[in-house]
Amino acid sequence: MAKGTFERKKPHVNVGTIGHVDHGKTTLTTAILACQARKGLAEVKSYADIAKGGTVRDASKIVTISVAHVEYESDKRHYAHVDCPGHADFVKNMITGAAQMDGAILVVSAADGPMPQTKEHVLLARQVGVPNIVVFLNKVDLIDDPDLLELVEEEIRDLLTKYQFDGKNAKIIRGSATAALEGKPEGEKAIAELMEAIDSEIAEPVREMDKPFLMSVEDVFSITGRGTVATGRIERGVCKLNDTVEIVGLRDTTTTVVTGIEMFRKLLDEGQAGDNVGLLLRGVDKEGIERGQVVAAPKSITPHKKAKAEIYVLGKDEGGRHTPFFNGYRPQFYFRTTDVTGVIELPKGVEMIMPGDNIAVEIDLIAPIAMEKTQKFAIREGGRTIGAGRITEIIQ
Ligand SMILES: Nc1nc2c(ncn2[C@@H]2O[C@H](COP(=O)(O)OP(=O)(O)OP(=O)(O)O)[C@@H](O)[C@H]2O)c(=O)[nH]1
Ligand SMILES: [Mg+2]
Repeated sequence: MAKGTFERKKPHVNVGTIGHVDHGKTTLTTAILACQARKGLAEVKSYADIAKGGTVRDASKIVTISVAHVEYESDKRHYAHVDCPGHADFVKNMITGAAQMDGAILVVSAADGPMPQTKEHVLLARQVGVPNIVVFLNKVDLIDDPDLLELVEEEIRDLLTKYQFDGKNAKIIRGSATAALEGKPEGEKAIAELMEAIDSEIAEPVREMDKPFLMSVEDVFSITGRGTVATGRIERGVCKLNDTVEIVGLRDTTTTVVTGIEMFRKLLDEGQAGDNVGLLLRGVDKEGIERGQVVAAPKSITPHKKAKAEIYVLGKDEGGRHTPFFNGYRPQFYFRTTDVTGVIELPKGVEMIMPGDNIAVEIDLIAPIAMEKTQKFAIREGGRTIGAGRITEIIQ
């Protein structure tokens, strides 16, 4: 039995297995746990337990996703690892960000090479901003010909390069998840190599605290004799008293100074990511700021109307639409704290989007919103969520 005492001082990194159906994602996840457990760095879980997954709800609290969360350690780090039971769950997870990945382990069966979902997963990883991919070339026990392995590796490198990952230098570990699970030495060796590869190739995420300050405005009050207070949750960074900030979105960007920070009716010197605060803003009247705008570190975010996005449209059984929609569809887009109307433009040659589909589209909002690449949003119709999306590229 594993010790089960995790060394919390190790840096924490989120990873997950991606790849085509049946290429061995869940077996590899089980094998990693088994191998790390033998070193006292994880607790064993059965394949059945992992394959079953658990349910997670995404940020909009609407999309239900089946995903298994496991954790293990390498010598250097603590990892949380997600494995999606099915392709549909994976797609939803990537778009809604229910389980964010700082890096992915792409599992490719050596017997099949890259398959359609291998490509789709790599593309989605690119679109939603997964920074690094490490490859596990699985099922090498089925292949005797080393030339064939070389060939498959080349194919994988080309695929990664095509989607702007560093295909040429990507780490590709050859191994067999089943052999590792059974405790065979060559199997365990590959898992050890994989652990080294994710330690070295997947960068530690920048902590929310270390990012530039941003708070989305939920409410605005005016306090007689003092001025205007905007309240909201600090999404990232730190805000200190007398910091210069910008108010961004919906109208022209303005600059002001934070002259008071309040939390639970107490005055603070600074607010940090995760805090629900009220910010007293110098020279801003009650009409000068509104819900849906953000208060942010100067020049850290800009307002935009047009962008490319990857969207997932809820199926009928998920509470979504019962009918398809067409080019020019005008729903509301819920960004952070507000709905903004906009138009969805479908890719050329695509006639309609069915409930349950995922697709890359362009969105054009009627008002600019503080927006950045990889940002999540919900798509709504009369207050009801019918889809979720991620910005993949700002157009204007
Ligand atoms: N020969 C061999 N078979 C393997 C290996 N790894 C996994 N398999 C088998 O491949 C099949 C699929 O493995 P899974 O781990 O369920 O694959 P998956 O990628 O999680 O599949 P989905 O979750 O359905 O997409 C199972 O029958 C595994 O036993 C391996 O290294 N060698
Ligand atoms: Mg699986």
